[in-house]
Amino acid sequence: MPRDPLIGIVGKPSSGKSTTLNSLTDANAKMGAFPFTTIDPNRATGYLQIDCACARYGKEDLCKPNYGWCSKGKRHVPIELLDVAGLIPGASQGLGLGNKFLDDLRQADALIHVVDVSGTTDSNGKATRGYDPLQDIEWLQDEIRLWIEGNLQKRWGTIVRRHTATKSPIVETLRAQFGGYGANMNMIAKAVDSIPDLPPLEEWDNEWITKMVKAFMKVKFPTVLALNKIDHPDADKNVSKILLKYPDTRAVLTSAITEVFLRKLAKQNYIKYEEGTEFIDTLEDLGEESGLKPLDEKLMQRVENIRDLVLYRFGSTGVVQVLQEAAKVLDLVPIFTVRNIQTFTE
Ligand SMILES: Nc1nc2c(ncn2[C@@H]2O[C@H](COP(=O)(O)OP(=O)(O)OP(=O)(O)O)[C@@H](O)[C@H]2O)c(=O)[nH]1
Repeated sequence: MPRDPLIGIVGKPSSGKSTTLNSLTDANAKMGAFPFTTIDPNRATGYLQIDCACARYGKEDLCKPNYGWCSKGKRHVPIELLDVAGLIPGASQGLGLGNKFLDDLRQADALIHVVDVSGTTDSNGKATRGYDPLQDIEWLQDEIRLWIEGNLQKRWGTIVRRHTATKSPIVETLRAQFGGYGANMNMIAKAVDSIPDLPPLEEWDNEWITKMVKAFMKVKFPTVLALNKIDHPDADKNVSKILLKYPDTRAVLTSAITEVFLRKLAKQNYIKYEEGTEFIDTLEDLGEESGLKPLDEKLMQRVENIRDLVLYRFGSTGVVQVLQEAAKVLDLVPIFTVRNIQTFTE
């Protein structure tokens, strides 16, 4: 049986990986049982929001999922997330935590690359001002590529000799090399097919190897950018730059810290907040019968700022959407099983 999909959260130190992970995993008490029993410290279960089949049939009352939960026709499906820490420029050469992060990465089926668009942290995560986050997108992809390329080049002579001796198809030879990254035959075939005019493997020079690794990365590690810290005043210009340079990249604007804060306020019963939306309601909006606690002036001001600077401007904090975008690249198809399609039970 194929294993459950795993989404890796990557990015330089202090870009907001842990905050993003927390904002996605702090599920409320409504959640049901979920399938991941042992979870190591950098793993957590996030909840992917999808439209539930119950709403199509007006059967919201009957909807009692075994995993996650359903609220007003929105199903929250558990999905495993992995915080891949320790990635800095030069990691593929052993800097920082070195190859440890790359080993973690192997298990991931898609990546969320958290980019700090406030420009207040340099490439090593140290506080600065006016840093250009465009660089972060490039070096992160480069580190992954250099790691895979390095592993290939170390054995290239042997790989070519064996390939020639066994007269294997390219896909077969590469499977032996890329299998360790959790890639299957289909993925490798897809990567090979995507390169036009690919010569026989024994003729590949470094340039062809790079092309192959890049094609493989696209298939094995499809990446969504979380352009994080959009609440910061310098974020706008950096976001525009990134979207202009990478128009085809999947990118979502996020403010992970805002999501964490809103979920906390909701849990403490100060606000009603529908995750993934722009709507927050306070006691002032809903009245005494809502049972909400009153906000003091300072908290009220913070909530107003969040409304103005994040929710109304961007439509949401973006974290729910970033997970949806990552799930999209995995081509997952939700199946809603019922025992009986007349009564919709079980
Ligand atoms: N303004 C703002 N700050 C944020 C946001 N998300 C995270 N931060 C802050 O950025 C800093 C780093 O966040 P972390 O989540 O610890 O970053 P990380 O990428 O996990 O860092 P490492 O553990 O060092 O790899 C913290 O001070 C957060 O409060 C955001 O959306 N907006």
